[in-house]
Amino acid sequence: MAEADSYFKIDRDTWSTLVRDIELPLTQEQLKEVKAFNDQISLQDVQDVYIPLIQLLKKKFIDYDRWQRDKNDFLNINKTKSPFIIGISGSVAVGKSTTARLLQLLLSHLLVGVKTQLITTDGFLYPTKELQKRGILDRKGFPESYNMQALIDFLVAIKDGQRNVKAPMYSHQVYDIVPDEYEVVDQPDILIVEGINVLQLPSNQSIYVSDFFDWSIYVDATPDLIKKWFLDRFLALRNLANNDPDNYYFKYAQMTEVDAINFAKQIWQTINFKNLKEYILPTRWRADVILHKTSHHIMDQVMIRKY
Ligand SMILES: Nc1ncnc2c1ncn2[C@@H]1O[C@H](COP(=O)(O)OP(=O)(O)OP(=O)(O)O)[C@@H](O)[C@H]1O
Ligand SMILES: CC(C)(CO)[C@@H](O)C(=O)NCCC(=O)O
Repeated sequence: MAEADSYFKIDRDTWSTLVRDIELPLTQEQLKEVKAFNDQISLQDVQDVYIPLIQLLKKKFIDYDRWQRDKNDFLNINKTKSPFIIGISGSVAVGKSTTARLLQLLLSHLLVGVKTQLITTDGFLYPTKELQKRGILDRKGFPESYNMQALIDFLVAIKDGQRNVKAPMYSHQVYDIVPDEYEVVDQPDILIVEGINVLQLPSNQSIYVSDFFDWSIYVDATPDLIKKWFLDRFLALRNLANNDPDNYYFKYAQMTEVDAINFAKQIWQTINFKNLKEYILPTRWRADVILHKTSHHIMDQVMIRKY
């Protein structure tokens, strides 16, 4: 396929040998912290996949930092620093937020003195009330369900170096935007922006969200596996909701497991899989890096854009 030709395709074994030196070792304590954050994460993946990824990312970040300084010196401009922004895209439930949180954790350990923050574009979904008003409640996650102008304004403020920029927050448990709760982004060196829509083309803006990215990652896997991860997560969230009538999943906890699974399958098929096919997968070839996962979330291939 022509698009794939513009990437170096590197299998896991080869990729894992690319670590240049032990410049970035992780201590036992730090590995324990990774396990504490998600005990399903394979430490072998951290060593074989994420460490080389961070070494490559570090080169890009140092380059970016130098260019920003050289440019401002040349122009005689004394400007606050513009954060380096990493976009992470992929299907619902493919593991974007887990990848993003792991990257943030590893970057904070491995790039000493570099402040890394993370936000998800879920916070820029319209609240349920607004989706209802627009008659698009069943289109949650599709391009029209996001306030893209607000997301772009947010990214402009971040790149401008502004302090305490607020991103609205979304809760999977409430299944809605949480009123008056924000993620505050305060002049990080690196900002990770994770979401299904971050590589999509604009519907009516002249600027793309991806125009703000200095590096982008697409987390990839076959739809059958992603469906399994979606259903597993649905059941896990349902189990957590057993005694909590305010939780969105409470009503599914009241159903039999078979009924709940059938409902989740329908959501996958009519909303999330449809969105993947129509709007998310077509953005894969815009990413700088494609991380491919196989069973049990194990990474088996890394693709790096050639130019
Ligand atoms: N590397 C991993 N190892 C084990 N489990 C993982 C890994 N990555 C993700 N998971 C699991 O897969 C499920 C989906 O992951 P996650 O919530 O990160 O997906 P997402 O792409 O951010 O989804 P959404 O777009 O709905 O927010 C979760 O149950 C998570 O715990
Ligand atoms: C919030 C999004 C859009 C993305 O994370 C997704 O998790 C979602 O809620 N999709 C709508 C269908 C559903 O999974 O309930």
